Amino acid sequence: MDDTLLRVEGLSKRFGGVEAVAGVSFHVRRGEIYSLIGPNGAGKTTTFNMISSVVRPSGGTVHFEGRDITGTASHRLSAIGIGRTFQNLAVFKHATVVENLLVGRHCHMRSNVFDAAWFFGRARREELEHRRKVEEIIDFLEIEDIRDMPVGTLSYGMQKRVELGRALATEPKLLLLDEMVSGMNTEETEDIARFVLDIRDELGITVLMVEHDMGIVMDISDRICVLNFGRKIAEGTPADISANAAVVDAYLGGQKAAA
Ligand SMILES: Nc1ncnc2c1ncn2[C@@H]1O[C@H](COP(=O)(O)OP(=O)(O)OP(=O)(O)O)[C@@H](O)[C@H]1O
Repeated sequence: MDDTLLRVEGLSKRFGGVEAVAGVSFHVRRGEIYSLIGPNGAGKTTTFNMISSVVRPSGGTVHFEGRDITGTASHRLSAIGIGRTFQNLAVFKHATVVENLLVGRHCHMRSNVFDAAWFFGRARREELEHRRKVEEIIDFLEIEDIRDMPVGTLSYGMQKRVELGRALATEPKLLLLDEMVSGMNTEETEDIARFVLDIRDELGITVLMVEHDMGIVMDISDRICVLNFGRKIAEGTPADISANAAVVDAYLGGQKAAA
């Protein structure tokens, strides 16, 4: 059986004269933690945004579970099993943790106030089910003690954890994590690394992440894809990638340019 969950084929994006992504192909297998890395401006975020339909590709395709999902409206993605977090926090700061997680359940809600179901109790049963799911996530992410706090009053690391919870509340098959640990301290980063491993191992969710933090990438990825100037320059296990001369060159080249 084909164990490919996500297949990206020849994905390209031009912004005016800038070739941000130029014919990138890779696939993510079910149950993998797959990372996309590369120096600043390599095209990671643009690739991620094309997969999650935030940016329309200039060329190429994205297949999920064998179906062509290129250009699918981004609000439809959670319904087909793709959840994501954003580089800049995307939480409702005045709402509580529980309320933020319930928002993640929205794609699974069938009843609304105009439904006859309101009069026959289906909506009530549904709501109980959504709350049960949210409680599972609160338990899983160990955020019981902050459940009723407005998210804006929490530390940055905790707000990111709530955002992760909201993505999990959509019950994704594939979770896209965009620079989850940037701006986090060492302890918060280690917590996230542990959660990502548990998300894969206990919840069975496949993970694709864009990440700058080499520590977490090398520690938890099964495979890594390296982009430079919009092109894939290497792919392999953490051991392969750290021994790859082209990758070392790409990173050192970036550091020389910044110096
Ligand atoms: N909306 C846009 N308009 C014009 N150029 C853009 C746009 N978005 C990205 N680019 C350019 O495309 C290239 C790739 O950018 P992208 O943000 O995908 O890289 P990245 O690898 O995610 O970088 P970083 O690590 O700094 O986040 C860069 O040269 C960037 O300036």
